[in-house]
Amino acid sequence: MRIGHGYDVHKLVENRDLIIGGVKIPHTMGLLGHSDADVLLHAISDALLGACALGDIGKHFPDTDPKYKGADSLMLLKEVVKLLDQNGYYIENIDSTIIAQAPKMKDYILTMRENIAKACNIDVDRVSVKATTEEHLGFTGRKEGISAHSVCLINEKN
Ligand SMILES: Nc1ccn([C@@H]2O[C@H](COP(=O)(O)O)[C@@H](O)[C@H]2O)c(=O)n1
Ligand SMILES: C[C@@]1(CO)OP(=O)(O)OP(=O)(O)OC[C@H]1O
Repeated sequence: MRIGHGYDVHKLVENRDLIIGGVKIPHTMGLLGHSDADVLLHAISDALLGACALGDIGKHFPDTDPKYKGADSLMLLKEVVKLLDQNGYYIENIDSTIIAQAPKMKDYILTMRENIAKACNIDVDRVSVKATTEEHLGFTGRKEGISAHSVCLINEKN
């Protein structure tokens, strides 16, 4: 059994969609990035890659590659899951936390978990997504950006 950790941050800007956990969330601002900037899926992808010491998403999907401009991060996560499978691992569970002063995530959490579970080929009860504000402190508290943490456990097949 191996453990992995991932962390990501994206800046909140105007005229961008806010996509978190594969869900388009109605909001006045969205996250800036080369891809769709899905901060939660990036943290989860990094946790999974970290668990098998395969580097990070920047290594596998460089932000200098036009191929990934506007990329759907659910597709990137599916690629990461394929890599895990090719390296002889399966996912036991994923836990994660979104840090956002606004908007409220609670109405979207179940759909995020379902999207992640589907991309990872695991049951939804093996995927946890939580959210917290940062009590108006720091860059997340000032609504300048949104961050996410994720941990996962993976296991060897056989
Ligand atoms: N963006 C967020 C932040 C929080 N929540 C939910 O509200 C609860 C209370 O948040 P605090 O930061 O005040 O502890 C939290 O436990 C979440 O259930 C949310 O949905 N979206
Ligand atoms: C996901 C990638 C893929 O283009 O782009 P961004 O959306 O900028 O995301 P980031 O978390 O900064 O890093 C990984 C990138 O390579």
